[in-house]
Formats: sequence, C-alpha cells, structure tokens
Amino acid sequence: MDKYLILEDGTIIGGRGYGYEGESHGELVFTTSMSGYIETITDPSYAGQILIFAFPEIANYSVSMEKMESEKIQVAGLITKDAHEIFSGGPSGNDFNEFLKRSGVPAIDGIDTRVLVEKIRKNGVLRCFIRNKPEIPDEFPDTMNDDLVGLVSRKEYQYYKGNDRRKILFIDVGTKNSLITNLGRIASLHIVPYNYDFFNSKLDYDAVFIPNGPGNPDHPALKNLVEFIRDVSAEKPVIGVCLGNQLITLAFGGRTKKMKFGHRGVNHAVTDGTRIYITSHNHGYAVDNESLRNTDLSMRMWDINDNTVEMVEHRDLPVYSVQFHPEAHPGPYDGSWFFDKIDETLGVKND
Ligand SMILES: NC(=O)CC[C@H](N)C(=O)O
Repeated sequence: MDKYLILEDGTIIGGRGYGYEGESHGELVFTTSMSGYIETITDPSYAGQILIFAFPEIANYSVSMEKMESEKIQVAGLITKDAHEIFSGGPSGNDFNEFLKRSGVPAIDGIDTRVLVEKIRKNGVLRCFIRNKPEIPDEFPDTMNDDLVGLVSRKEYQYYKGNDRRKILFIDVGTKNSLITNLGRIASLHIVPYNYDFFNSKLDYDAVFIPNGPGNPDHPALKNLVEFIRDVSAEKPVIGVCLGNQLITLAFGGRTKKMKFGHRGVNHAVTDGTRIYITSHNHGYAVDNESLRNTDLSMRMWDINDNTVEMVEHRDLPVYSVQFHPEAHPGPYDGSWFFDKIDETLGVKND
C-alpha cells in the first residue's frame, strides 16, 4: 500500500506503507543510531515526532519486547529505507510490522533517508504528515506546542523498591524504563506524575530526580514543576537527565532554546575538558549557554562539535544534570559514571 510523507515545505515523497494503515502528523526528526530500534521508538521523548532512521537497515534483528523503554511505541510515525521484509521477530515471535499496526503507528519504507536527513540538516526540523493520499493538508500543526509530557507521564504514584537505604522522589516527565532501573540500584523510588501536588507532599525522600521527556521544556504545563525544582533545591539534592537538565536550568533562571535539528544518535562526543565521552543523545532543545551567566549554574561539559551545553552544576548546592543519556539504551556506557556520582551524593555505598 502506498503512503506519502508530506512536508510543510510542500515536498511529497511516496513509499511503501507498513504498520498502521491510518495517517498521522508530527515534527520530522532523524536519528543516526544504527542499533536499538526498539529502545528508540518506545522512548517517550519522541512523543509528537515522526522519526527517520538515517541508518538504512531496520528490523534486521528480532523485536525484543524486554528492550522496550516504555509500555508502547511513542513515535507518531516511522520513516525507513530498508525495514526488513522479515518482520518476524525471531524467538520473541513479535513481528515488527504487527507491533506497529497494533500500536496505531504508521510507517513508510523505501525512502531515501539520506536526502531527507540532508534537507533537515539544511532547513531545520519540519512539520509533516504521513498520509494515504498525496494531498497537502490545510495546516501543519506544531506538536511541540502540545502538553506532550501530560500525554506520556504516568497518572498514578508508584513505589519502586530498589536499594532501600535511600529514597528518591522520581518525577515522571516521560521517563525511559532504563533510568528507573539504573537509579533502582542506588535507591528506592517514589515515582510521581509530572503534575503531582509537590508542595503538599508527605513523602520522605533524600533527593529529587527529573528524567527525560518530550516536547518544549518551557511549556506552560511544566511551570509548577520548575517552581518546585527551585524551591526543593534549597533542602535536597536535585539531579536530572535531558529534559531534567533543561528544567533545572529554567528553575535557576537560565533559558533553553530550540535547536535547528537537535542531537539524536549514539555517537555524540562530549567533554569536560579532560577527556572525551561518546554518548547517546535525543534532544531538540538545549540550554542557552549565554543565559547561564546570570545563574548560579556552571557549564561542566559540552559537545565538542557545536558546544551545546551537556552538563550543568550549581556552584554551591548539590544540583547537577546532564543533557546526554548516561543510561544509554541504546548507545555507549561512557556516561555511566553519572550514576556513581548520584550514589556519592546520596552517601550510599552499594552493598
Ligand atoms: N530526551 C529528552 O529528554 C528530550 C528533552 C526535550 N524534549 C528535547 O527535545 O530537547
């Protein structure tokens, strides 16, 4: 069945449709990751986005449900060059095509993803539709204006039993499962929704953690959380990853900005000035370096290619966060020292 990728600049590209037979729309982004396609498409940070895999071969190994980073596929659509015909999921028996179909996620295969990636690198990210007919819609909604965190954040409190000697208040703004399991080795987690009643909480915890999540960090729906981060940091360590890094920056008076096409891939080189770390990235916004001047936050790490801020730390308080993904999933483990740092901050010695 033919499907069409329709871009806000009027470009229409036809390909072989697979997955869900319906249509969808979103912000068109690309990742250069060459493996970890299940971890990638189930990362809630991709809500509202249609994802291009720059790497051509997708679904060329079995669909492993245990690799999922959330309870479902989160991308709004998928663009691939050569998603393997053998959609059979090998021993797990899960078929990629069926997985997309029952998740309501449309996909188009046989697309020259290099041409698309070049277009996005030149023009910046584009709004787009996946449609069953080559017709340009009347408008291209900007999904980054939606309350995407509200869409993906859990609705209920969950106690996650980990290393019980310490407790972390873990605010689910669209977290990946692998951040929960990594922190579970250090502490037990009070996992709360993004719109939890923080200021009247009776929970007892030793630190606050804000993980990854979708959309614009400066979205009005996140203002209450930003205020809580600022308040609680006077009494407790506050630590974050990706969206968490951006919200911590906003909480201390810094600003964030939209990137031209973001960083999405597993080989981004960042440095602290002493060595290079190859890290996993998935972000379309970044900390505005200049804005840190007026805050008590210092830039501790940066991207060696474009100087994007990759870690901030408070000058006096135990508040720090990284833009890259130390949990990987997918990607390299160069950033795993971050969890040891958290362990140290909590004064926990793993048994
Ligand atoms: N993975 C994330 O947490 C992404 C953070 C934010 N939504 C961005 O795109 O920059």
